Formats: sequence, structure tokens, C-alpha cells
Amino acid sequence: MSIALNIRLEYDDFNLISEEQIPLTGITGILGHSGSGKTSLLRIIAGLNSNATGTVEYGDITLQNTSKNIFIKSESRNIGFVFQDARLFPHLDVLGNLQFAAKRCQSSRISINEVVSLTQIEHLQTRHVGQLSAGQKQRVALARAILAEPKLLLLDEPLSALDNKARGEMVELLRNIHQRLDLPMLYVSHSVVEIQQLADNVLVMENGVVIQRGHVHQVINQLHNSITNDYSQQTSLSLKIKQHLPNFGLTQLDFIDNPQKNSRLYSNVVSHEINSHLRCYILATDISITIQKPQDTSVINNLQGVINKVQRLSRNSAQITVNACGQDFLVALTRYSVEKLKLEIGQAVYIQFKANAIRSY
Ligand SMILES: Nc1ncnc2c1ncn2[C@@H]1O[C@H](COP(=O)(O)OP(=O)(O)OP(=O)(O)O)[C@@H](O)[C@H]1O
Repeated sequence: MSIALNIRLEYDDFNLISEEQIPLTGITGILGHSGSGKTSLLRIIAGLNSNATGTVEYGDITLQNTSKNIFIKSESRNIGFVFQDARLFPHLDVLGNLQFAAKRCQSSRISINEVVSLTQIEHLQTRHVGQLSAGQKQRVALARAILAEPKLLLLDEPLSALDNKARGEMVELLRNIHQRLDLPMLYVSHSVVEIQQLADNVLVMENGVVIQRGHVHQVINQLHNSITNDYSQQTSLSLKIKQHLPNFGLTQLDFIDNPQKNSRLYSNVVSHEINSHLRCYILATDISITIQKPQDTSVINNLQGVINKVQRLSRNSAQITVNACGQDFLVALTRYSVEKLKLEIGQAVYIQFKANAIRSY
């Protein structure tokens, strides 16, 4: 099932044009600069923007068809929304906010207690909204949205006001909620890391148009430097947890499709279960290249590969793509190193990176 959009929105100095099939399985991330049209796209899907013209189909349900004069109102679309600011009722406590949402839902397949436990807000129920931190407000907003039992949840930069720790916890929470409720989500952010950790599929927007779409790792590995301000070129991938080595503070990882002995990788210890998948990324600046097989090196991760792309980024910097164990790794080098090592397409090389270069939330 998918949302089919064929839509146009015109403001004085901004146009959004979208002809898109958005999958309704998993979490779809929408990434792009500020002002690229991400929120406008969500608002059109939610039925909060009646200026847009064209069609919006949810599976075989028509939510909007301008030429047939069809526009299903937002409150009848059964689509949930969580904004940057939580927008809770300030005169009610947490439980009051949740009871209000539950009252409006006719089917009540999920109870307030279940949602409270799912969003980990048991201890906050009697607090007033003014006594909550930004992260706690977002969890309550999430709980309220889930209580309405939407068939789709739209999230517009819900973590933007949170610090790093709270963000990591919310990402984990959103993943759990998605899995437990099998609730499709569209997640807007300009943070590549958030999208990398959360989304299954990604749309990239620029100037009101979707310019890239596909599986999260594939899209992130092909992102151009200019897409987001906080973006550094990186290799995005998922690895399988092979074993934890607590005595060394390390976790041993396998490539999912290519689990060979000589392709084991090591990260700083993570809390994931054995055989589960770790979503992670490695900054291009954290990987180096050697021509000879590294010997007696302190760098724990060494993989043999072949150069399949040499790209000049600026006068003095280049990006090399090395395929190792079926995975493309992006490596940032100076022009000096590229020339010194005479790197070229088809050349066999080794890539190296430390355990702490394998990053995740
Ligand atoms: N009601 C409106 N009237 C006129 N222009 C608008 C209106 N709403 C949004 N815009 C313009 O549309 C463009 C896209 O805005 P939108 O909020 O969709 O971008 P965004 O990618 O979500 O940005 P951000 O990441 O900053 O939230 C912007 O140039 C904005 O100024």
C-alpha cells in the first residue's frame, strides 16, 4: 500500500510539485534544507493545506481530487500529526491531555495504560504541561497522537528541541512504537543522523521537488554535500552483532550479506542483542587507505577492497569509493594523498578505521 501524490502548491515565491508514491510500510524519512517544502508536503497529506491542487490517494481511498471537488477534511483522514512543538493543552495535566484524545477515538483498540507504558510516561501522568521538559512533552504528544489510533503518523521534526541524549531515547522509542503497532510513519527532519537511525526509505527534497528517493543506506551514501548544513559525507550501513567482547569494550560485527571471517568489524561496545542489526555510519574522514596489507597496526578494522570511483571534490580534496565485502565505503582524502599513492579506479587497496569510527546513536 502507498500514498499516491500528484500535487501542486503555489505561493508567491515558492512552488511545490510532487508526483510521488510513498510506501506505507516502515518509516519514510523526508530530508531536506529548511524551506525545501517538507512541512508543506506533510500538511497536504494531513489535509491541513487546502491551497494545494491535484490528487492525494491513500491506497484506494481518495483524500483529495481537486477536479472532482473531493477534499476529505483533516479530522476525517485518520492521520496523526506530531509537530516540532508538542501543542498540548496547557490547562490540562498529562492524563487530561490523553483522556481528551481517547474520548475522540471511537474504536479504542488501544488503552491509555498501554500507550502510557509504550511511550514511557507512567511517572508523568499527574504533571501539568508546564512542568514537563521538551523531551517529556514530545513523548506525551506522541502518546496523544497514538491514542487516536491513526492509520498513518506524520512527524515534523519532533526531536528538534531535544538534546542528544533525549534524541537517542526518542529514536529508540519511535522504533519500538513502529514495531509494536505496525504503524507507518512519515518522518521529516533535516538531520541526516536522525533519518539514518530511523527511516527505512528516504525522500530528499530541494526547492519544492523530491530529488532523490530509495532505501535509507542507498540514499544517504549518494547524498551530495550540499543537502544539509550538518552533513558530512558518510557510509551508511547495517551490520549484524556477532558477539560482545566486554573485556575489551568492543562488539564484533559481521556484514549481513557477507559474513566471512576475514571481514569481521569491531565497534565500541553497543547494547544490542546478538544477531540483531546495528544501524551505523562511518564518516568519510574517519577512513584511511593503504596500498600494502597493514601489519602490526593499532587500527582494528582493516578490509581489502577495490577502488570503484575517484571524485575530485575541491582543488585539494577528493572522495574515493572503495568496494569491500560488497559494501561501498566513502573515503575523504587530500589530493596530496591521492597523487602520492597514485590511486585509480580498479586498484586493489586496504581501508582502515578505528572501532570508534563505527557510529550509531
Ligand atoms: N502559508 C504560506 N504562505 C506563503 N508561503 C509559505 C506558506 N507556508 C510556507 N511557505 C513557504 O513555502 C516554503 C516551504 O516551506 P516549508 O515549511 O514547507 O519548508 P520546510 O522544508 O518544512 O522548512 P523547515 O525545515 O524550515 O521547517 C518556504 O519558502 C515558506 O516560506
